[in-house]
Amino acid sequence: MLPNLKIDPAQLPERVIVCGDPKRAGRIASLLAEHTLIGENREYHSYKGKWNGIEVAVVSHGVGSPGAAVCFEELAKGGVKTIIRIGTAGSYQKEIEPGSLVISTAAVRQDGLTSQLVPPGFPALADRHVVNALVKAAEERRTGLYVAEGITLTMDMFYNGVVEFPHKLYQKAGVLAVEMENSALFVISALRGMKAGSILAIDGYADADLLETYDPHTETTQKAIEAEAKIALDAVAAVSI
Ligand SMILES: O=P(O)(O)O[C@H]1O[C@H](CO)[C@@H](O)[C@H]1O
Ligand SMILES: O=c1cc[nH]c(=O)[nH]1
Repeated sequence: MLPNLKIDPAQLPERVIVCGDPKRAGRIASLLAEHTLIGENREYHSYKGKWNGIEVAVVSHGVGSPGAAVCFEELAKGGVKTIIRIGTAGSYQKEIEPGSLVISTAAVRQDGLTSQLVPPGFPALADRHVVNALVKAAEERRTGLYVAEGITLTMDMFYNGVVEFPHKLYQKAGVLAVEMENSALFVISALRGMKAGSILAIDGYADADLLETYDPHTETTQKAIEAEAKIALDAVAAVSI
């Protein structure tokens, strides 16, 4: 039994979708044929079922890299080979408006967790086969949503403190969007031999004061989340493992 996920590894498919919110995991699982709950502990709610005839699990990882890392490590220990995170993110670029989708090719490691796992220069990269599968699935679904592909940033802080975060520098450097778990996913997947990728629904602007502006419950964001879930399911089922 995986101790934090409380999943019997024999029940765990090799292909997994992960997302932060346990309720969102339940909603995505309800899209699968023959879906069943395979584990429920803390923020980790896990389901399995079939998408296009292929066995897939959907597992929630909670908010932030440390808790999500526990999830990713246990999925690797349970024999998972391919893992795609679907999430929400704040945009850094004007043309990437709320309701857009971002496919992450790599993550800036502005989290605290990965520096306790690997040296500073170690990259946090998505697997190119998973990125290609996500791009292809997004094209084929013709959602009409704006889809961007590139570098995202992972950080631990959600609401501002008194330290000024260098948002402007990262914007200038062309980073597309900000979220809180991709770097942990990409580094742990590299260490444990999993192929990982991530697609994000934009819910606002990351350099704004989130205490004033943050609202992930708009119809625009919910539509993007629904689209990214189907794109990620197509991709995770299609990629060769
Ligand atoms: O939509 P999810 O997967 O939860 O991701 C984003 O939303 C959470 C913050 O509200 C953080 O976990 C961030 O990474
Ligand atoms: O981490 C996150 C998630 C959504 N929106 C943001 O601005 N940041």
